[in-house]
Amino acid sequence: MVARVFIDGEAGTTGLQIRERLAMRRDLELISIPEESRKDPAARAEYLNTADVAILCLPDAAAKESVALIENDTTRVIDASSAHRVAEGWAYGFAEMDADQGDIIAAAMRVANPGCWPQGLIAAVRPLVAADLLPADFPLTYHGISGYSGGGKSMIADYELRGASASAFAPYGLTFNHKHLPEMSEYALLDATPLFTPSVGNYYKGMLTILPLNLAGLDKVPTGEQLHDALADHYAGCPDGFVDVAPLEALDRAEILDPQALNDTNRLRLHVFANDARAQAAILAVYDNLGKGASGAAVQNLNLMLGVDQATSLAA
Ligand SMILES: NC(=O)C1=CN([C@@H]2O[C@H](COP(=O)(O)OP(=O)(O)OC[C@H]3O[C@@H](n4cnc5c(N)ncnc54)[C@H](OP(=O)(O)O)[C@@H]3O)[C@@H](O)[C@H]2O)C=CC1
Ligand SMILES: CC(=O)N[C@@H](CCC(=O)OP(=O)(O)O)C(=O)O
Repeated sequence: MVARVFIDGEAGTTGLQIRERLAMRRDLELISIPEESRKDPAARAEYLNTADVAILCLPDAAAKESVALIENDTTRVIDASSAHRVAEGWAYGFAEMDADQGDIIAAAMRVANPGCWPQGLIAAVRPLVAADLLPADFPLTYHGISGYSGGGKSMIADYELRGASASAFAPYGLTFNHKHLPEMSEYALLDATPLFTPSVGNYYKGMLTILPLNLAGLDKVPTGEQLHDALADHYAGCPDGFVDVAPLEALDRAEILDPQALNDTNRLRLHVFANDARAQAAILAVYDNLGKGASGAAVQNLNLMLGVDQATSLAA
């Protein structure tokens, strides 16, 4: 059966990328709404109710509206927005988070695609909390840089207008109320809210996140090797290899860690650095905010839901 896929918001940054990733697929029929009706709820309702899978690439309010417009019990949904990531009845679309998460996504009618920033944190922290190497109330700080496409069409237009005069490094979220915090705590298995300081760089896409770990106060201080091996073991069990862990290395200057290194892929790579004598470590993640951070993950989830081998998809 050829599955009918509707991308609601296909003219946006994430929607366009998903379209490109699916363009060569012969196992899918992409149904596309005419440009003049793409914001008309009645027209969207028709497409949403005709689709086997609807992928929502919209602001949160419009994504909620799309879900409300679905009147049948057959259209399955992947929502790229943050509207449903901690909502009841939605599967969280980070397949590598647990051994059975891929099966949960495969069986779900409603899948919330994970946020770009949360993935770097959840990928690093969840397996460590699950393995009792970090306590759930650990006071985490989390930092990182993202390309400006993370802010969608309006931020892209703003950076492209300012060109080289835009700040190379612009911290934001400094009221510590970023919309991703509930999702981070919930799926990283944390009782405490991380202190999160994101930033935007003057380049299009690609992320590098940093999770510094000051381990000295813990009853049982894990070594760098223990942290590394717990993560490596966890991700070795993931079937498609989209998340991997670099070898434990001693690097004084991690200039090889380019935020853009995994652009145009659906991959996320973790790097563990540690100084055991100081009981200090840091876990870094590199990935494409529009790849594993959004469109790549959406295609991965679509493949899981349709039972399609990931290797046949361009997203791999
Ligand atoms: N960019 C990224 O790196 C990531 C984005 N996301 C999430 O994906 C979603 C889309 O983000 P992104 O692609 O960056 O955003 P964009 O602003 O680039 O695109 C959003 C699209 O939605 C359209 N739109 C807005 N309101 C409506 C409506 N009522 N009905 C139909 N279409 C509408 C916009 O129209 P118009 O073209 O007229 O503006 C635009 O084309 C967001 O929820 C975001 O949080 C998730 C992870 C990463
Ligand atoms: C650089 C930048 O502005 N990034 C956005 C996150 C990207 C995004 O909207 O993704 P989610 O769907 O995961 O929210 C932000 O921090 O709000």
